[in-house]
Amino acid sequence: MTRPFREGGARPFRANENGNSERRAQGERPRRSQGGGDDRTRRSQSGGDDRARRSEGGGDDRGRRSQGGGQRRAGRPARDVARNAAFDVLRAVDERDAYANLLMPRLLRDRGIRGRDAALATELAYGTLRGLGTYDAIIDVCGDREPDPDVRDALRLGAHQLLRMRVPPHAAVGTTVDLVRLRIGPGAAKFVNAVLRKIGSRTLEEWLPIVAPDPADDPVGHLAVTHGHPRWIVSAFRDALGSSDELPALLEADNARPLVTLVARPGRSSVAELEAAGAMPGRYSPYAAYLREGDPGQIDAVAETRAAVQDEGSQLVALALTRVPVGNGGDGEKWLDMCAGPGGKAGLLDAIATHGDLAGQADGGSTAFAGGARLLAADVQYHRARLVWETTRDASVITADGTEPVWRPESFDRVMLDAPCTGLGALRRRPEARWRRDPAGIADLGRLQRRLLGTALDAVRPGGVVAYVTCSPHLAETRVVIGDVLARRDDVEQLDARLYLPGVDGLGDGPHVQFWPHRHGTDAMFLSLLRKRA
Ligand SMILES: C[S@@+](CC[C@H](N)C(=O)[O-])C[C@H]1O[C@@H](n2cnc3c(N)ncnc32)[C@H](O)[C@@H]1O
Repeated sequence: MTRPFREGGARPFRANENGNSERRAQGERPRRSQGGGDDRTRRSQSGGDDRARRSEGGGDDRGRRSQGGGQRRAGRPARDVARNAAFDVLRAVDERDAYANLLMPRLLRDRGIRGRDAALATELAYGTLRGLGTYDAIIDVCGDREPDPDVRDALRLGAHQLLRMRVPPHAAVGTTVDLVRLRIGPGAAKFVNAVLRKIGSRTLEEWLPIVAPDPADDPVGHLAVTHGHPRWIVSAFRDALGSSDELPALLEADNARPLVTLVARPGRSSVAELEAAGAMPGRYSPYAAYLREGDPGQIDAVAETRAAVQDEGSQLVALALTRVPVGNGGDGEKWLDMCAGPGGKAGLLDAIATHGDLAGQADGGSTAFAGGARLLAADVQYHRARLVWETTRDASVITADGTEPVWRPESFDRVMLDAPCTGLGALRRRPEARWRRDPAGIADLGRLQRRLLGTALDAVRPGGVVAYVTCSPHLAETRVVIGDVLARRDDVEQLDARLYLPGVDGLGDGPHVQFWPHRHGTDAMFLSLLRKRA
């Protein structure tokens, strides 16, 4: 992973005498640090032989001999399983583009780390990754040279403990220095000690005015640094919200750990069953339940794919598609989920197709689907199609490219197009994702989204409906795509999607809807419902 907020210049800026930093320009894109080459080839901080002492690969420590060759010698730091695990995750994210939320559970399991240590390791790694942009700005002010990537990761870890966790300063500094001495070397440990002491001399609230641009001059840059988001993403969120008023609340929500949300697939499980397993009913979706603690995989209904982990916004956009009246299409309805992998929405659509929208029927909803549809779920990637097959029961699942349809035109009553997108709406779930996304990719994605929407509209029969969904609020992936496709076709009308989400407010002025983490507690899902004219 590359570093955020770095512009050219060989040395970091230092705080000037007024306590204000000479700021780096806030870069639009994360970039590799100086030198253009591989950071790993540079010499370590100490200029000495620290690297020879460094543990190999940041991997699993089990089975390796301790520093003292069997017995820990006096004066040697003890291994701190939580901080070592967090450090390994940070290194893997940086060096191998690992996904923290996939790697951390595996690493905890492999090393037998449980309970409080597991919770601490997770908070250390995820919190550090989320706040990385803010911590880097502070580290740059406090250090007198560019740290090597592994040293920077250790500094970020220390900064997170000092500035955002309730770890006492002496413990935050001491444990991080111990970790660096063990994993990197004594020279780097000295440097880290000095920088962390400077960082710990102020609170986060005191640092922010020093390292962040003045909000009066640069409101977006200010929010980017104070809320740890790349500037281009803050701009994109402001454009999608239509003003800056809610930006701080949105960015704050993005930095908070989301509740685990479950879906009880109708006819296969129920919210009551999930409640009995410790969950509480969701706010909007009649199939949602929130799990405050515990491993969802331990719940029988989840293990048996009768229920699953699924964001409430994702549930609602799928449900909305099933609630649009499409007239009588003949015998049982035919549904298509065109980009189905890994199968979250397909799992819910599959259950409703077979058993009906049982909660909607129980509420007397006149458009609640009665059941008896057949679902075809497709994904261009075999391994993702396989995941769909594993999580659905009755659907037919194929590997297919939605831009080159293998199905007959106008053969479906309802089509779900959950388009490949930047995923900017789900940043709270993947702590490092915000620093990985690249605005340069949006144009290519936009072309694919337009092509897929075109084939989705071709696939639906007259009177049928297409749900265009993204897990991104970026206008270039949402309203602009819809506007362009509608401008080129006269056989499609946009429905007011809010009508199919009764009881959910704050969805915008329509006809599309936009969910927001700070308003709804969901991912920032976008939904447009498009009907093919009869
Ligand atoms: C946003 S994800 C879909 C998430 C899924 N609907 C769910 O709820 O779990 C987008 C999916 O589109 C697939 N995809 C990308 N290009 C595609 C194409 N040309 N045809 C079909 N699927 C495609 C990707 O492999 C990815 O699985």
